[in-house]
Amino acid sequence: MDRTFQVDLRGVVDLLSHHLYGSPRVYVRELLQNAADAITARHSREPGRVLIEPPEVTGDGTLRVSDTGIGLTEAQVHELLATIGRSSKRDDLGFARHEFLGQFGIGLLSCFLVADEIRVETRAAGASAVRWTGYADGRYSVEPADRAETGTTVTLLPRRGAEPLLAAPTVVELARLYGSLLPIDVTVATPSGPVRTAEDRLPWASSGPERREALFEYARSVFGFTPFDVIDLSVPEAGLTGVAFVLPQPANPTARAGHRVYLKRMLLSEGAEGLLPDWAFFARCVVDTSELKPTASREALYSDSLLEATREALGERLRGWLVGLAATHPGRLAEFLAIHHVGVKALALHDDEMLRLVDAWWPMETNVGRMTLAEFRERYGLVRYTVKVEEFRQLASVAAAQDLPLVNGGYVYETEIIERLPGIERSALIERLEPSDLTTRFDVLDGDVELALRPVLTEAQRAVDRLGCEVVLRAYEPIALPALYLVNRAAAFNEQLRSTREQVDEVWAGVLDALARTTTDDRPQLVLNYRNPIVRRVTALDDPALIRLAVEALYGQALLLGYHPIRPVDAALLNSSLLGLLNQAVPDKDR
Ligand SMILES: Nc1ncnc2c1ncn2[C@@H]1O[C@H](COP(=O)(O)OP(=O)(O)OP(=O)(O)O)[C@@H](O)[C@H]1O
Repeated sequence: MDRTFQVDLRGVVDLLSHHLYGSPRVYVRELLQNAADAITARHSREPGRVLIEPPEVTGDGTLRVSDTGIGLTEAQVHELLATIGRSSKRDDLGFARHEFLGQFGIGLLSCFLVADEIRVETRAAGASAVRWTGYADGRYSVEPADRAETGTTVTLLPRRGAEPLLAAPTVVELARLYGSLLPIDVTVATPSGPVRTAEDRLPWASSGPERREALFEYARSVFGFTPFDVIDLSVPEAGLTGVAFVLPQPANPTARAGHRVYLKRMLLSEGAEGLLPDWAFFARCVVDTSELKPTASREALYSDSLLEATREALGERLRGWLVGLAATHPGRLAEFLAIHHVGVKALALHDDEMLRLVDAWWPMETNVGRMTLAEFRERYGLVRYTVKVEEFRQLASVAAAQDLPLVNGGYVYETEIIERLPGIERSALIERLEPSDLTTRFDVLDGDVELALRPVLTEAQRAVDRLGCEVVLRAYEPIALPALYLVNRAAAFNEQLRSTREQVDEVWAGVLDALARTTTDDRPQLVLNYRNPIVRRVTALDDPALIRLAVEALYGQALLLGYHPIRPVDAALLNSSLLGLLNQAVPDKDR
């Protein structure tokens, strides 16, 4: 035997309020939407009107929404209002009809979020007026009504506690929020007079010299910022028009910025996601679309292939804007990059066009002044770079003194960008700087001099031996620099292995030892500068204790100057060498 489902309306209302709709405030949207659809369905030459009268105006505690729409016959009332999920806005195959906002057949139920009782008084042209009264517990009744004009009036009897949601100020706010772009006349009657809440024109539909400033003003009112620029958007397949506002301040690329989306001119969401590709974090959009679909809660865009195609088209548009800026307003592009470079660089990791843009327009830090990578290549050919900011700080001036132009690749994504360059520009030569390569540029001392200094060097080596470092004597610029501490990559790796080895258990230590056996035994170098007067004086010393003290101090100073990490053993040495030198420098009067 076939039976029909029984629906417990209270359960359904609970489901809607707690799980579908984000807030009971949506009731205003659903009422406006039904009124707008009814006006559309009437196809009247007269402009449609919606009048909202809150309890302050009706005087009997109810809220009334009247429209000059198509109205309903008694048969339709039974069919449409009393069946959950039934809608007049779908075609025979169940597809949403193009011209209407509604489609699910549940909108009116949202009124039960704020009301115990809903009355619909309606009259279709040529039919008699009826009154449908629905209660939150699932009962309803239908009776003849007294109404002359075609159209519908929905009356809500507030649920206890929901009164503030129906009060005039809230209703004005909500009618503005959801319906400000509706192409119909929406008026809220308030004790201080009627308030028109619909603008009747899309803010971006205007033209003329004031358009840009007007859109900036609009951005201030909806997003609270004065945009860097405004970009017109249009995706005909999605029936979408609108604008993207470029943020005037850096945005966190991982924080999803929501967009303001109108669906057939009714607000869908103030924070819609998925409209732009993730990389386009620097823009926030306001759009109106007729073809993209809402989720049932009508608070987000439904994710389908049309949304995906729209996202791609909008991404293309923003990319085009950026590339166009580079071609026509390079100064503006520079300003844009100064704000959003981190995001653009992130984008350049996967996108060749963005990579070209960064290459040509983003000034990088180098030891010959700030310049773009393209400029650097043009001047010096090879892009030699460091991967860490500290490494750059350490070596920039020494490298400059050896006529080695050097790019700081230490800032976020910059090394990856440099390393991707040869992928788009075959002729681009890049080379990561190996600190120890610098020593090959330093002058080696004469054999005789070197031989004569051998005892001093042996003493010096003894001073820093336990620190795992090798002393080398070379002559180099700048003269003012007495010593340089250079760690090449293999040495840095060994050092890391060693410190990890000390902190792990035996099993892991064994693994690390095995790994250590496969690496070269490169050690960091302390390169003393024979051109430096102090180093000259140190090498002329006879007293082994004093030589050691001086070399220890030079070691400490080179560490500090090079932004190297200071281990406890280094700190102890810095301390003892400083005190030792003080002891030598300050005469002891008692002796
Ligand atoms: N003001 C109105 N004038 C004329 N008909 C209306 C009005 N309000 C509701 N209806 C009728 O009642 C039906 C059900 O309305 P309801 O708001 O529940 O769903 P819907 O608008 O069809 O879809 P959605 O759930 O997407 O809002 C509508 O399809 C429409 O035919």
